[in-house]
Parts: sequence; C-alpha cells; structure tokens
Amino acid sequence: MSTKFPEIQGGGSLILAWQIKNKEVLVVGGGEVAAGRIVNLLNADAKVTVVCPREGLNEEVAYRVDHGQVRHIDRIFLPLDLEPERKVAMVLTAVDDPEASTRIWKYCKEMKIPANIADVPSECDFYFGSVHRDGPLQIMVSTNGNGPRLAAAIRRQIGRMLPKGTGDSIEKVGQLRRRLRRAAPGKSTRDISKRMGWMSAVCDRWSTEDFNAMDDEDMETLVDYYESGKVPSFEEVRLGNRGDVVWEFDGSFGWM
Ligand SMILES: C[C@@]1(CC(=O)O)C2=NC(=C\c3[nH]c(c(CCC(=O)O)c3CC(=O)O)Cc3[nH]c(c(CC(=O)O)c3CCC(=O)O)/C=C3\N/C(=C\2)[C@@H](CCC(=O)O)[C@]3(C)CC(=O)O)/[C@H]1CCC(=O)O
Ligand SMILES: NC(=O)c1ccc[n+]([C@@H]2O[C@H](COP(=O)([O-])OP(=O)(O)OC[C@H]3O[C@@H](n4cnc5c(N)ncnc54)[C@H](O)[C@@H]3O)[C@@H](O)[C@H]2O)c1
Repeated sequence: MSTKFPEIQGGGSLILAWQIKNKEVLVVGGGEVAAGRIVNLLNADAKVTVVCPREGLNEEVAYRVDHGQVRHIDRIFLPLDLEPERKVAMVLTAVDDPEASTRIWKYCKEMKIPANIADVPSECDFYFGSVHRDGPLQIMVSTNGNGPRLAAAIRRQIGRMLPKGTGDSIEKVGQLRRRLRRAAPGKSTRDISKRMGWMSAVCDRWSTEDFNAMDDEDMETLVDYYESGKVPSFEEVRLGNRGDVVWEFDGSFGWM
C-alpha cells in the first residue's frame, strides 16, 4: 500500500548521537573489548572509570590508566560502583565471565542505568556500531545484531567513497552557522526560518571544495549577503572580496 507518508519498517534500532560529554561512564573489565569501548568514550569526551583488577588490564587500558585518561578502581565490580552519588550515566561491560556479566546487567536495570553487555544482545539497552570518523563527521553502521564484521567492512567502503576533505568542509559549515547566528541573532520564528532557509540554500549551492577554500574574509563577505537573502556562488564571494579567483586556465580565453 503506498501513501504519501513514510512507510514504517519496524525491527530497526533508534540511531542517536548520545551527548555523553562530561558524564560519568563505568567500564567493567580491562581487556581488548574494553580498550575499544574506552577509545569511543574518550573521543566523545566522557569521564571514564574502569573497574578491573590491575593484573587484568591489557597494555592499552593500562596505558590509559597510567596517563590519567581514565580513573581506575583496582578490583572486580561491586554494586556500590553504581550508588546514586556516583552519578553513573552509562555502564559498559566487557568481561570474560558471563555470570558476572548477567549479575551486573540486572543490577544496572535495578538502578535504571542504560547498559551494554558486550556480546550479549539480550542484555543490551543499546548496541555499538562500526564508526567512520572524520573531524565532526561520524557515520555509524549497524547491522542490528546480524553481522558486526560486515558492519566494519561496509564502514570502510563508505569511508573510501567520501570526497577528501569532507570532515574539514563540515567544520567550515559549523563556523559559518555560528558566525551567521552572531551576525543575525534574531529569535523570532521569522528570523529563525530566514536563517535556516538561507543556510540550507548555501549548503545546497556550495561544494565540499568551495567550503574548504573559504577563508575568514570570504566567510565574512558571505555572511554580508544574508540580509539581502541572496546566496552567492563561491566565485562571486571571492571576486567581490579580492578579485583574485584562480580560474583553471583551459587555453581558450573563453572563446571556444
Ligand atoms: C560493530 C562492533 C562495534 C564494537 O564492538 O565496538 C560490534 N562488534 C564488532 C566486532 C565483532 N564482534 C564479534 C566479532 C566476531 C565475528 C562474529 O561473530 O560475527 C566481531 C568481528 C571482529 O572482531 O572482527 C562477535 C560478536 N559480537 C556480538 C556477538 C553476539 C551475538 O551476535 O549474539 C558476537 C558473537 C559471539 C559468539 O559467537 O559467541 C554482538 C554485538 N556486536 C556489536 C558490535 C553489536 C552489533 C553491531 C551490529 O549489528 O552491527 C552487538 C549486538 C552488541 C554489542 O556488543 O554492542 C565491532 C566492529 C567494529 C569495527 O571494527 O569497526
Ligand atoms: N562485541 C564485540 O565486539 C566483542 C568482540 C570480541 C569479544 N567480545 C566479548 O567481550 C567480552 C570481553 O572480551 P575481551 O576480549 O575484552 O576479554 P579479555 O579476557 O581480554 O578481558 C576480560 C576482562 O574482564 C576482567 N574481568 C573479569 N571479571 C571481572 C569482574 N567481575 N569485574 C571487573 N573486571 C572483570 C578481566 O580482568 C579482564 O580484564 C567477552 O565476553 C568476549 O566474548 C565482544
């Protein structure tokens, strides 16, 4: 049956970008899987505590502990690790003891703390995925538990397809949006919809290369167009600015 509304395809997961920055995360275990989880957490600026006996830490986790990148509790997990005053926002377990894992999962549920128990889908509030990262760009591939190794292969394939400099161009768009909000800080519905409409039109017109070539002066010139509502090309901005667009010379002087 076709309608004008999106068709529902149940059976997926809700993919979100969790803002875990400065929140407490408890990692139980200090082996290879824990080491991977810790990298993901630190890349998201979380405050990480690892609970695991010292002799169980692998080289990478020991390095994180010794360099003060994570806090360390040198023993096996105890329920007091989830006491409310610890303000634990998330628990990730990666231990080689399935019974301990299940006990920890049950305790997380009692304390209403979201948890991921590595390799036990039925004891996960959320799954990890395979992530491509390029500056502010993150692309997560999930197979919804069907084939994690395929998720990694697909992630690599997607990474190879993306134009060089994609992450840098997104960084520039972020700077432009912030500058526009400073130049036109209006908060009325009309202001917001004008800002969004103009910003969307710039993103549709400009390429990755255009954003990457845009310098500070160009950005200022571009924002100056905002009041008029016009969306100039990169070449117009650069010409209006310095009159020095470097055109690729095709030998024709424009007469072909
Ligand atoms: C993506 C990635 C992220 C990460 O972990 O960071 C990830 N697993 C990765 C690798 C990987 N894991 C396993 C293998 C061995 C090959 C194989 O078994 O296929 C390999 C491949 C390898 O090691 O190369 C074993 C395995 N994993 C799970 C089970 C249990 C089960 O399926 O029932 C078993 C079998 C145990 C057994 O047989 O007993 C379960 C989960 N693993 C998930 C995530 C979640 C679903 C993600 C999705 O659907 O896409 C989910 C549901 C829960 C979770 O853990 O969050 C990471 C790749 C990152 C990267 O490289 O980019
Ligand atoms: N989801 C995935 O991608 C994936 C991939 C491979 C393995 N796994 C699974 O993840 C789990 C961990 O794998 P690994 O390779 O990191 O194992 P590992 O043996 O390298 O590490 C296990 C760690 O758990 C610690 N530990 C054990 N009991 C503990 C407790 N009660 N409290 C605190 N720490 C405790 C050990 O000291 C050790 O540091 C295994 O169950 C494995 O099957 C998941």
